[in-house]
Amino acid sequence: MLDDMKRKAAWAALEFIPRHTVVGVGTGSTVNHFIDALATIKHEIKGAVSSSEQSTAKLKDLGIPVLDLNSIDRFSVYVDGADEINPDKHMIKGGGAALTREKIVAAVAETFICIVDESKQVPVLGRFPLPVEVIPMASSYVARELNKIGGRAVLRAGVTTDNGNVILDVHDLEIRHPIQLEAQINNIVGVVTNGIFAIRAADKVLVGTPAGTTILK
Ligand SMILES: O=C(CO)[C@H](O)[C@H](O)COP(=O)(O)O
Repeated sequence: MLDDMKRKAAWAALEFIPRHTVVGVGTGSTVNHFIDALATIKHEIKGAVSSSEQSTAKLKDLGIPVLDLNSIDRFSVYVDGADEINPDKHMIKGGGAALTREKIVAAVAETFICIVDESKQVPVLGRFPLPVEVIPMASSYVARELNKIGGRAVLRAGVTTDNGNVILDVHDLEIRHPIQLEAQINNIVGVVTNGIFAIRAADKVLVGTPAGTTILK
């Protein structure tokens, strides 16, 4: 059921992909459906920029050229999932540990289209533990600093990001001011990125439901 809702949101995104341009591609099970959809128009796009090794492998398997982000000044649309999204289109991302590259690719895009199943919608962010990518030698220090702001940071066991770093998942946060908290956590020395996407929120949100796909107002 959940997977079916993810698929609906992902395929609905095709309608918003301009032809003859580069497409930004996120990471995760919802995005995997989007990559399947994108493959059906692969001859009508210039290629993709990818946010993870995982998505790069799938894009290449399906014959979609993957371009170097450094070769592109700007592109139109970035499509990605989320772990949580609030009514202001602020998100928590990073459940798949790809948050840093996701934030980088999103920054170069004119439009961020978020594709989610309806279970990801929340009134207040924070039920999903907030992922924070950290330089390995700083993980204990950063965990202590995150605990000071009211969270409970737990090292994600056995995970190394595509950038060679570790992930701290911060439990028990009630994120009432996402923009401020995103900036505050990014200011801790040793943090590479945190999974709050609020300074740059989604522009359009496609929500897969049992009945079809709706667009968040
Ligand atoms: O941020 C992400 C990966 O880092 C994903 O977008 C997020 O975890 C949602 O994943 P899924 O589509 O599998 O539910």
